[in-house]
Amino acid sequence: MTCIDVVNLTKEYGAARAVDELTFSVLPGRVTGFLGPNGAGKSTTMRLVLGLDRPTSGTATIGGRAYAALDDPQREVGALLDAHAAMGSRTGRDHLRILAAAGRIPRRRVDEVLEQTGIASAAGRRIRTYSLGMRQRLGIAAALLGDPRVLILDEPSNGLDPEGIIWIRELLLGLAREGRAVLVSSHLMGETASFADHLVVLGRGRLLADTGTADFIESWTTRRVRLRTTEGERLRKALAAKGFIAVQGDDGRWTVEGARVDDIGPLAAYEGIPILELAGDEPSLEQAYLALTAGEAEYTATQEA
Ligand SMILES: Nc1ncnc2c1ncn2[C@@H]1O[C@H](COP(=O)(O)OP(=O)(O)OP(=O)(O)O)[C@@H](O)[C@H]1O
Repeated sequence: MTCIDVVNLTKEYGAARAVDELTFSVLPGRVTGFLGPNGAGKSTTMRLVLGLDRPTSGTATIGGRAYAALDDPQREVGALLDAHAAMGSRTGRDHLRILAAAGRIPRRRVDEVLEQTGIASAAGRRIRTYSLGMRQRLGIAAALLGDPRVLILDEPSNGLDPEGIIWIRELLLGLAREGRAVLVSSHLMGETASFADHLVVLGRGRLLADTGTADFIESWTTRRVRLRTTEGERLRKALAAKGFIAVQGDDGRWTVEGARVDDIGPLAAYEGIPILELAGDEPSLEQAYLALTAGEAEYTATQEA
């Protein structure tokens, strides 16, 4: 089983530390979401793993070896870094054929990945006529060409339409089910929550979190229940006796922080208090992410004086 292992990885550009003593692993069989504000160091880390840049210190390895030491890199790791990297004057099929030839990959793989990424019908067109979404698909096709055990994808949903976004989600989940290690950076939290079982979160080059997605959301958000009742004061007292604070809003609804509907429904039934409406707010990855990264963004809007 092949993992990506990043150990004490540091990259300095002049006096600036883009990546700062970073340690984490990307395990096979799951999709790891790679998150962090602009400039947090995600792309730099991916470039270091792929041997496109040298670390100032520390190591980044794939299956225990540096990228440069891999026997057959295209078959061991596939990457999408920049969807505009392909030459526009070539056709999609020629672009993939050249990559296949360079990696000693059988030609039939070209047609397989064109089908898999849904661009077979555009394979004979020059890349410069492709939409951003089609370029993304071509970049993903290139990453899949060598049928690699490890995939590193920098913002693969970028430019995809809603259908494309559903497609990439299914693709990523399928790749993980096949036992591959998949690292995916994204700024789309709703999307990331739908495919990532695990998260690595960076802020200013440092590791802020390395945890399961569900645990991450649980740790960085508070649950909340909203309800309507005809006997607010009685319910407030009954909840207070259980340690919950219920606050009534202007619209007459009550909000109970830190509670689940399961805490409140049975209690109200036991007390014989009529409940007209009872709904739990499901905390989102976006809420958790914003709570963790507040103050970590390289560029945040500042209030004008
Ligand atoms: N070649 C370079 N020379 C100098 N500084 C660089 C270079 N590449 C990246 N940086 C700096 O390193 C830091 C991390 O950048 P990086 O692109 O890795 O962040 P990121 O998390 O991928 O951001 P984004 O979400 O915007 O893509 C930034 O401050 C960036 O300006």
